[in-house]
Amino acid sequence: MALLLKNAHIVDPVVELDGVADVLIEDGKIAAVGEGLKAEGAEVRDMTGKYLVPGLVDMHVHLREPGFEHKEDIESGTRAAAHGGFTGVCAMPNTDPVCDNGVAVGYVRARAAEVGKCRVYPAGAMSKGLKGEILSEMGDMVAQGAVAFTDDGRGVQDSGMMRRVMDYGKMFGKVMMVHCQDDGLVGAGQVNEGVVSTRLGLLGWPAEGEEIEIARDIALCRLTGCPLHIQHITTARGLDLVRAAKEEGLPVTCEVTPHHLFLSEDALDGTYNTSLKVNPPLRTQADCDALIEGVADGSIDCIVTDHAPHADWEKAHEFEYAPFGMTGLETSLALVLTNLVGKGIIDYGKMVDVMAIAPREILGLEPVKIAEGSVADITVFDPTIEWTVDGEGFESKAHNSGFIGAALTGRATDVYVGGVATMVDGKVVD
Ligand SMILES: NC(=O)N[C@@H](CC(=O)O)C(=O)O
Ligand SMILES: [Zn+2]
Ligand SMILES: [Zn+2]
Repeated sequence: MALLLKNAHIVDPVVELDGVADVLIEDGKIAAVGEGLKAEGAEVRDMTGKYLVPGLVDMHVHLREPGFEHKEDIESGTRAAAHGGFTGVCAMPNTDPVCDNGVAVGYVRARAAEVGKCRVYPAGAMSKGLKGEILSEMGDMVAQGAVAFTDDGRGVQDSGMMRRVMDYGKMFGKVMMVHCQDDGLVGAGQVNEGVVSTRLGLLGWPAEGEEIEIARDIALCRLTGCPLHIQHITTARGLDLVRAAKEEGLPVTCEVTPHHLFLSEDALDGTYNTSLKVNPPLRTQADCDALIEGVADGSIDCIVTDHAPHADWEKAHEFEYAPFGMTGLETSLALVLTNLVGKGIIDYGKMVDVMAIAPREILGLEPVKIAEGSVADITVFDPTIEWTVDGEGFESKAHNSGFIGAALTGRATDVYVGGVATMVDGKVVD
């Protein structure tokens, strides 16, 4: 049946839309966009007061299936994505078994088709078992639908290996997404190395442990010509390296998480809150400020969550023994609306760019536009809803958000994937 969404404020910079109009959806596609649309027999929904944008895509998510279903699975993770306003996520390969071959990619896609509440774009590992030693079966994975490659969770330590990854990966036209971490410098580092690590008596994870690999991988991008995407960037100097690479014309992009934008190491001081233990670690307020500027000036291409769910009992350990990672799918849009759009740092168009347009571009996905003929992947949000983050309200199995208790303004209310509702009035469709 046709679906008519009336009176939403549409924002889509690609087609220069920024105003109230109606959207007609038929057979999974947008059939018309305009004022005062009518359609005989269509289901009509009034979206007055809400914003309607191209479906949001989170290109850095850990769905944990197969192997760690006690933390999250494809069903709960994609429900969390829909609840947060996303129509698609890129799933990281650090599962058990590791997603480093075609069968594993096929499993994630099949499972997502069966139980998923959003599109799932699998990323394959760059090396077998994420060990950084032997190339993974990239061609096989591409044939099964892998959209990108990454050893996320680890940095590739050997530069020669990283060069081979890029030389080989380039042939498949996919982006290499890198988690930058030099193990020799980082070791068992727990939090950013500096005043806070000293005060808390925790081993430091120095900024240089990230920046050295960013610099190296940019150099290897220059050498090989392979597209490079820097994952979860956290430092001002790391961002300057990306800026310089872009100015040089290298195919380099980068992403940032809401927690690295809106939480600094200071949040750890005196709390030892293990939900704030993330890899790479929360950095200084000066780094946060530089990253926010990077989003505003376009040096940072996209905002991702690095949704890294863990069970309560795993995070309940002493700080050193708790795993790295925090969840993000159900707070990301609200955090961006509250802390960036709400404060006038970016406008809605830029928000759409960093959360919907750029992720699809970087992953080489079909673009989505609020225009006739486009696939109807659509996010609707109400920018006025005031709410407080409460772990009990999550669709995710996990509660390890660093933003529990935060007062936010704005929230996704309705989500459509290929014209099919996955969330209606704030409730995920069963
Ligand atoms: N970010 C994290 O702190 N943890 C991620 C791994 C990663 O993204 O590096 C995880 O898989 O839990
Ligand atoms: Zn990572
Ligand atoms: Zn990750």
